[in-house]
Amino acid sequence: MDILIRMVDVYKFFGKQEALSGLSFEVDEGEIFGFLGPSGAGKTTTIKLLTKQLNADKGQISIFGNPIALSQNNFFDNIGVLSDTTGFYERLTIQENLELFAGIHSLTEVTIEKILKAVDLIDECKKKASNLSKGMKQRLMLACAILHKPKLLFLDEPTSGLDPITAKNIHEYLIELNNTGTTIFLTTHNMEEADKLCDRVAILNQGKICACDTPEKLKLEYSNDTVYAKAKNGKQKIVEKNKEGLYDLMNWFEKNGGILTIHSSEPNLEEVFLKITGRNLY
Ligand SMILES: Nc1ncnc2c1ncn2[C@@H]1O[C@H](COP(=O)(O)OP(=O)(O)OP(=O)(O)O)[C@@H](O)[C@H]1O
Repeated sequence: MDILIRMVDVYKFFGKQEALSGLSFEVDEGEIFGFLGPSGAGKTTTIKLLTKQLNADKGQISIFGNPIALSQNNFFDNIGVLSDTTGFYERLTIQENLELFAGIHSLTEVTIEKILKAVDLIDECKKKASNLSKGMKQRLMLACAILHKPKLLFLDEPTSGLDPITAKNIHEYLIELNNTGTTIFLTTHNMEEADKLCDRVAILNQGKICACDTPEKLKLEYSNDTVYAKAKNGKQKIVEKNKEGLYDLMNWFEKNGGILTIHSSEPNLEEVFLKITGRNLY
């Protein structure tokens, strides 16, 4: 498997402010890679460096196996970007916007129709972009970013502010896109989204990666593993999920009339995030 993104000891300064402080990570071809971090951690700055909107002050960045500075003219044919600065033409309709983007990438109308269905904008396609709701605009930006089936897709908060059904539709489409070969780099504040979509996640804090692994492994490593028990006499007890805790629990049940209910806490990424960064996500 090829490495599509490699960052080694990357620094980015805005004046005296150090936005990235020795950032290093890799993303393999075929992955959905989640980039998580509190506000101001450096997520958008990282996407900007990886999409040539900014240059690093120090360190190495490679995309598709080559230093980003040496990337060819077709660089933008192979990537798609969704960010809060991604543009479309407000005066054009949805259909016209997509035709314009398709023209740039020499795509056919069939592709446009497929994308419109995928982002659930087919019925609105004659509406002017300026008259769309926030959720529709977000879906139009996504459509523009994925229209040319990029090898590598950057999504900065793809479902932020969207209703759960729209978010779910977008998740399903992203999984389909990933299954057909698109590697996805995504930032999100939504831990459920990260857990559901990502093969691996990196947790960024103050411009540095603090942890990087599969959601499963991170949850196992950092979550509190506790067991909640209720005895037949109504008493309740919480113990650590380890040999001593479970032994203690068995004795406790014997003294309290036996087991009524027993369940273990579900580890989640939010807990992992708090433990690693000591900060809230927002
Ligand atoms: N153009 C800029 N000029 C000055 N400072 C900047 C600029 N862009 C980003 N920064 C600073 O760099 C740091 C990282 O910003 P960045 O936008 O990458 O964070 P983020 O993790 O994407 O945050 P959020 O989740 O709020 O979008 C912040 O302290 C921010 O104020």
